Amino acid sequence: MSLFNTIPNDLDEVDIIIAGGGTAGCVLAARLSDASPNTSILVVEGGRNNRGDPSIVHPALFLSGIAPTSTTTLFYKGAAEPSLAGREMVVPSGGVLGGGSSINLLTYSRAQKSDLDAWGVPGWTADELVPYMKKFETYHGPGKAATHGDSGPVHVTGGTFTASHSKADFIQAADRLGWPLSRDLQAVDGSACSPGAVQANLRYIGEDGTRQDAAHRYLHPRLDDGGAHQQLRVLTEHQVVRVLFDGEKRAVGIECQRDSRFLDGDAVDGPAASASPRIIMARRLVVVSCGALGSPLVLERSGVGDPAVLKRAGVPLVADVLGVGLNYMDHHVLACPYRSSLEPDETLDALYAGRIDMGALVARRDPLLGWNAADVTSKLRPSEDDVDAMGEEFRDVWDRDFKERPDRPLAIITSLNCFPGDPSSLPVAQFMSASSFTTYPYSRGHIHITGPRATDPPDFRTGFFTDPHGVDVKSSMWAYKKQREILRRMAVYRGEWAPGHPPFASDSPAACVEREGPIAGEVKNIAYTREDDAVLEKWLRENVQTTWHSMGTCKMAPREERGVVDPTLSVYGVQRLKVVDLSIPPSNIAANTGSAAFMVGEKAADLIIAELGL
Ligand SMILES: Cc1cc2nc3c(=O)[nH]c(=O)nc-3n(C[C@H](O)[C@H](O)[C@H](O)COP(=O)(O)OP(=O)(O)OC[C@H]3O[C@@H](n4cnc5c(N)ncnc54)[C@H](O)[C@@H]3O)c2cc1C
Repeated sequence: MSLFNTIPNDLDEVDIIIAGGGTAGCVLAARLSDASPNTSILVVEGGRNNRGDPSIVHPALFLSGIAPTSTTTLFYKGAAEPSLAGREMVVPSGGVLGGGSSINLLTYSRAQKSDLDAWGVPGWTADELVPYMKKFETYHGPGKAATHGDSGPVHVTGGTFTASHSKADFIQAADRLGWPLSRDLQAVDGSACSPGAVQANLRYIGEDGTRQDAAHRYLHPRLDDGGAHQQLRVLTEHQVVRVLFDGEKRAVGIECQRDSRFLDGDAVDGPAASASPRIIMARRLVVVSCGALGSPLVLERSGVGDPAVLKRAGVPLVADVLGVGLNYMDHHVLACPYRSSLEPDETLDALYAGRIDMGALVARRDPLLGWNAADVTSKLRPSEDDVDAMGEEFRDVWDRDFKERPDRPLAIITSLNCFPGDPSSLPVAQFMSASSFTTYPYSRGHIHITGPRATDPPDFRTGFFTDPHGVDVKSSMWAYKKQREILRRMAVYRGEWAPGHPPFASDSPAACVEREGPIAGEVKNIAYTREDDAVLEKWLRENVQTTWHSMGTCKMAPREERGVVDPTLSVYGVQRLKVVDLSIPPSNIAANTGSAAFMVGEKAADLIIAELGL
């Protein structure tokens, strides 16, 4: 058996260990095994097997992955942050085989060309990376064939269902604001996105309506292929505690233990579950691929990191690498609900509120299951007047970082045909929402260990809204105002769902309204007063959320610039150890981050195949 949740007694040593079977980890394992079927590769994943799990396979059930009770998700809890009105942010991350690709919201989106060029890393420019973006996908959308893949394992389609009327409605409303429909905002070819545009959403959904996660598309087919990949094995439900080094600081193995989520469960293929740690040796390479919130913790528990952090945590130092756990980045998101005149079969509200029998949908393979409720996405820039209105400091940043890079948007706004949260206390109704995130936050956070054990709670701060010039909060204010203007121009708009919006004064033009019909005639933009802006900023600090796009905590950069890995993804100060996941981007990208994770997996595979001569 090549996939197991109990360590076989004879599994003591392999050639390559991949710690973490998430998005990049699954891609890497599959490609290395293709290149060298006789090389023994072990993936050690903390979460359970995802194979055939209905809540993963059927895109429409995506909300179950982020419900607080989810067992397929890791919830990284942050400290109380003054910039967020004292809130303790909880950032969900993939915690199952396939990682984020198994639980994410399936929106297809790619970095802008200038984002990747800005990484400034030899071998990692956009032109050098586009081949890896093409390699993982079979693209069924419109646009430029030259920059999209046609034979990769991950199918990118429009899904099996679209709420056509509201989709057209959103596109028309954005057009009235000067943001036209683009055929392909994801071309990574440097085309200007000035003033911005919207696009019919494409998704990581196959033509059969199933989720295209990294485990189902890369790992499972190889584990099932009758022996051609016999040396590829996957251990689930086991957490990697640390990497082990020999006297020359060569990574020679790992210590792992049963993930605490599964200690009470029954082992399906071996003796009873045990919490005792086990050591598995690696002859050639250890790769850490535990995601941007998991990988720095593994490195630090292994003795690689800032000596002060390790000392506080009681971990002996192996290599002094100051950047581990720093440079935490995410996008800052708001998801705002609106009342609508949508019909029950145009949203996922009835499904989430339990008014539709999910079992019946699955039994009849209903096309609704192949939908993520997000039909339109966008990449949007402010006008010069908007930039001026945001003040001098924003203008300086705009002129420095955006003006000469016309492919850089300030925000991504996506339509969502459902209520973006817990439906239990809602009236029976159909909601329309807009999810808006800002693309290049300047704030940075960190994540570090506080003790040597995998169960010690991390010291985690998102850093949201802490940039010195307040540019991030101004960008989010702009995004709030713009998503609202788009929704106000839609024919299905029936006002705001006030509990999900800032509490503007009731006599303000910005106050939330409830309407019987759409706004007639030409719609004027809301004129926000200073008081409204103060209310909005306070509300943002109280409500801004994670976009689940964690990145940057083991950045690929020179060591003296707080880099953790070099351009071959090798960790500084030690040997035979690499990091392969979204910990490594040094700066942010204007996209949902899934495609970057697949790309990093593909690129890393080529680097490792060449380096080890596989
Ligand atoms: C809820 C959600 C919604 C999202 N929506 C979208 C979207 O619509 N579109 C998009 O493009 N992107 C989206 N993303 C982002 C995207 O999925 C992630 O950026 C991407 O999956 C990250 O890939 P990764 O390989 O870096 O890490 P992951 O895929 O998170 O993989 C890390 C793996 O390591 C495992 N792990 C962690 N610690 C340990 C340990 N100590 N030992 C063993 N295993 C460990 C985890 O269980 C996980 O499987 C979303 C993410 C989330 C969480």
